[in-house]
Amino acid sequence: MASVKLTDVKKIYDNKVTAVHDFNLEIADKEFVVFVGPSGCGKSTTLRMIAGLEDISEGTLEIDGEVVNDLQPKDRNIAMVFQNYALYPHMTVYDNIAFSLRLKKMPEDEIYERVTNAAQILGITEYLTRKPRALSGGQRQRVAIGRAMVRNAKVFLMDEPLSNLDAKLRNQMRAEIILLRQKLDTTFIYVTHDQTEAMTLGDRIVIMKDGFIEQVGTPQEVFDTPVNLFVAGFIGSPQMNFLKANLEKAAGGYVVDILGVKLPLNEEQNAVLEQKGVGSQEIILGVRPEHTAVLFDNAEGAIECTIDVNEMMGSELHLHLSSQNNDKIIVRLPTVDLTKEQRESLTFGNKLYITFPAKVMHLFDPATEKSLIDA
Ligand SMILES: Nc1ncnc2c1ncn2[C@@H]1O[C@H](COP(=O)(O)OP(=O)(O)OP(=O)(O)O)[C@@H](O)[C@H]1O
Repeated sequence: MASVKLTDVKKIYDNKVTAVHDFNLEIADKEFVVFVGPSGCGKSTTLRMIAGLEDISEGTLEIDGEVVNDLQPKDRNIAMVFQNYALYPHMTVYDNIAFSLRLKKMPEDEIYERVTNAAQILGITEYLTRKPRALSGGQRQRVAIGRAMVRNAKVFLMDEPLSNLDAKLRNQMRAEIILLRQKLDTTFIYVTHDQTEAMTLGDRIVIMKDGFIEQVGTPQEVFDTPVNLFVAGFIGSPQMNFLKANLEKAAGGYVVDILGVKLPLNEEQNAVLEQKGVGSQEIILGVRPEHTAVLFDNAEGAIECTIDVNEMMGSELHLHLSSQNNDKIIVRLPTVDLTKEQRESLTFGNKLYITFPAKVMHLFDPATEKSLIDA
């Protein structure tokens, strides 16, 4: 059990690369926080600084209120699970899990207690006498987690622990980590480049890019109110659609104009824009594929599109459309809602109309890439 606080933490590597800029974050006791972002954004570096495997160039790291910048990894009471689980090949699973406890000269009966307890939680009891080579990837990863678990650390760090597993196993292990988290009363910091993993595991998500934090929030917050184009595009799959549009300030309130189609904003949006003093301007309109309504006929408020690709996903269709000014739009459409005739009409080159209610529209300033409403 521990809180973790990073204040103005910076990492400058020897070659003068600033991998992490002024990282500020407070992680509460027992919170599960996920660092997510594309390759090279600095998430592993941040985790490794918390673990003590990298020096902190500037700023302070506190664990439970104590500054630990200069403490050795072993003195930080932290456990870490890596992507490559690095088990000792010549040792049994039991001995692998027991290894760090034996180094600490813990009595064998207590080691037995901890190892068998961890094995039971992880469902690997029957493999305790095997060597790692006789295990599947998922089983090996469980052993690696077991090895970290028995140390009863205050903070549990995980760096892409599932990325070596195939898709099915990854989904299964993801669910197991959620269960594990419920059983262990520990603070978790988890690194991944996979937004689905971040969304499903995290109490809060820290979205990073180029060494900077772009947004911190609960999965729902970052999904509902992304503060900029990067977060909007990064969270959600298929990714949010972006359309060139104009914001017009009229007497009755703000209106979004896409190719002459006028879509009014709601009261709440109007109030925020008004309060921020936003005038008429060009915008990038963001709408998620699942929030885009499809009309089979033209109607008021409908934007004409042409079908490029129709991907059948089973329970839903992903339609790739082009607007008249050639913005690309993806629409997710549940197949149960469609008649046979409608389904058959969704082919290459045919026209389709889309529209969206105010509440699903995200407005971004093309110059700053920031949300006009949520930033
Ligand atoms: N030992 C090092 N020396 C110099 N530069 C480094 C070192 N380790 C990482 N970097 C650089 O720091 C930046 C952040 O790297 P980091 O590994 O933290 O990113 P990441 O988000 O974890 O990426 P990935 O998902 O690819 O692991 C990158 O530009 C990387 O090239």
